[in-house]
Amino acid sequence: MLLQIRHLSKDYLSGAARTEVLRDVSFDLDAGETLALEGESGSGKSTVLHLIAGLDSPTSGSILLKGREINGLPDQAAAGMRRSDVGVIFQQFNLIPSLTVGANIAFQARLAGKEDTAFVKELAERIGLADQTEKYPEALSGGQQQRVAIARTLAARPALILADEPTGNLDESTADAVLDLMLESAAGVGAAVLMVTHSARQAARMSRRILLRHGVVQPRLQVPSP
Ligand SMILES: Nc1ncnc2c1ncn2[C@@H]1O[C@H](COP(=O)(O)OP(=O)(O)OP(=O)(O)O)[C@@H](O)[C@H]1O
Repeated sequence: MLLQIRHLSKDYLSGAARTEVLRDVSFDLDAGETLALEGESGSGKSTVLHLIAGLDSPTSGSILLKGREINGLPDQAAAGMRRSDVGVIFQQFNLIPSLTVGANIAFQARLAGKEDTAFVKELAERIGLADQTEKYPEALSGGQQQRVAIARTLAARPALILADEPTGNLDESTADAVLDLMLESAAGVGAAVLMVTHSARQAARMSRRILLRHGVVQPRLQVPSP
């Protein structure tokens, strides 16, 4: 099992007030699987991703990556595991404006010590930007920038991609094309995808779906057959 989330809870304290954002969230994700995390605004979707990505720590519960607990590991050890196994794609593309498209694609792989020039070139081709690698991100459209962000994540060959509304800034047809690319490319490198989305249409493209309501995983309602 690639990822095991067990009894994850998260509270935020502000003065004397305590807000329970996640309560006893548990789910698994297998290698190469794709899972949509759905729910209304404020239901805790991004918080789940942030905890897995190590951007925040849970109040209780455990996060096992490849069978190893990463919550509670010394920061450096957990960061090392995440760097080699986890890639993140956000709604904001977060490209580095002073680096060319090619250097942006190579950036994360270099940080993870997995730089591979031939693979970067192959990814640039796969995202349809092979002839634009010397340009800077500002010269690209939003859809193209998100393609670069996807290629940058894939270049480090992560086992797990965490995607938070990755197509939220794009119009519907561009969003569909970018999602296709993300899923095809993830399958190409055998990466699993955990994607937060508001879009039921996009969620339907994933192999499994989980619904969060007020920080609690909901049992799926079965639609009766006609
Ligand atoms: N740092 C924080 N301090 C206090 N409360 C927070 C913090 N971060 C998130 N929250 C609260 O936690 C709840 C869940 O937020 P989260 O961003 O996970 O929801 P979401 O389902 O991803 O929403 P959206 O779809 O709008 O992005 C919200 O009520 C939010 O106000």
